Amino acid sequence: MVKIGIVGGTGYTGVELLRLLVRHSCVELTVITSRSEAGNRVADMYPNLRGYTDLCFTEPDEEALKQCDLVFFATPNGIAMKQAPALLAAGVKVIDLAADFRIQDLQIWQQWYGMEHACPELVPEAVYGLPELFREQIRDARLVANPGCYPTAVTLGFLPLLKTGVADLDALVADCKSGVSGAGRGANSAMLMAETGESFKAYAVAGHRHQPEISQNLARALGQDVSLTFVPHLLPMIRGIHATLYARTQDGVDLQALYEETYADEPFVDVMPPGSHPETRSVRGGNVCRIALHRPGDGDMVVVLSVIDNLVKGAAGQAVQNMNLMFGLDERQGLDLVGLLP
Ligand SMILES: NC(=O)C1=CN([C@@H]2O[C@H](COP(=O)(O)OP(=O)(O)OC[C@H]3O[C@@H](n4cnc5c(N)ncnc54)[C@H](OP(=O)(O)O)[C@@H]3O)[C@@H](O)[C@H]2O)C=CC1
Ligand SMILES: CC(=O)N[C@@H](CCC(=O)OP(=O)(O)O)C(=O)O
Repeated sequence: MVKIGIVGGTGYTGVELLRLLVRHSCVELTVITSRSEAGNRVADMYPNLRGYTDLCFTEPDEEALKQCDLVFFATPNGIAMKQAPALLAAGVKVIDLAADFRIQDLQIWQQWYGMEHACPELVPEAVYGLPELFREQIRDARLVANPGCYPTAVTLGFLPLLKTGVADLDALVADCKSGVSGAGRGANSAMLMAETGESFKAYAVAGHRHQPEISQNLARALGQDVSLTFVPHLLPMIRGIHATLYARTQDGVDLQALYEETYADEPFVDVMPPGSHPETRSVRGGNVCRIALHRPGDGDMVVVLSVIDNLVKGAAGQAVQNMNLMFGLDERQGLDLVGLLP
């Protein structure tokens, strides 16, 4: 059994990790931390977990976490980088759901995250946890940087198209919408129902920290830089990301066949029949990225629709997928989840 610690067990991604891991037959939940709920039973705070765990939240304690085989950090940016060095030195593997190890260029990371990196020496070793791109490296990794939610939907949506070399790399557009759980559970008046309900808006149009992450992914996959316009929007729903991706292409390539072939062996990417319109509710609660391709008016603009659940394929589910790879387990274990309709 793989002994698991979760730092940040009360947040949205933390409790999503718990939902997945309590039914995973190869893991033993060992430590679940929360500073605000220390001493309280996990199942008292989250009654959906009654009957699945008797654990209590504890204060984050390095010695207790060192008894684990793997620690997930489901914490704000800047926490994992302070604790990962000691855990790794003690032989504990680490998956960070935050962004501490996602960006390889430290200058870019520091510019977007507004802090000094606490362990820059570990950044080159960290493997970006998108199995569809880095599966073999993840298998051997001690430290995995779990991708951001928007970067997961956008990277998977663009990848096959760009790899063929038929798309214009200077004019990519990612028009993305997220549910409010993407902002986390912390109190934030902008996320109140009365602020978000019956309304819809773009945000961070001038620049969002996921832009350099997506650009890094695409550049690493293609071996050259791309020019990407990324605009996030906030939708009045709880879970889900819908990415509408635009690229200008040349004619002559069967893109549907290309996407189907690229993802044929991927357990968590579903390429829908031509002309489909994937809905976020079809992936709600599931660890899948559902993709559909369009070429409006048979013109040269390709529109790719890509949807995920931000808390599952966009966070906790992908983290469990990475854990399975790191411990030689079946990648699909604990992730046999069907989206919740309606
Ligand atoms: N929400 C989403 O859709 C996604 C989130 N992520 C990333 O995952 C991480 C977690 O996100 P989310 O679950 O939404 O966040 P939440 O704000 O919902 O939860 C944060 C958790 O971290 C704990 N925490 C906060 N500060 C500290 C600290 N200094 N030391 C230890 N624990 C701390 C909190 O508990 P307590 O304060 O009680 O200790 C809480 O359990 C973030 O980095 C986020 O950016 C990534 C992809 C998608
Ligand atoms: C709706 C909303 O606010 N979404 C968050 C991004 C989601 C997220 O969790 O960011 P990371 O993946 O980098 O951790 C935002 O735009 O800041």
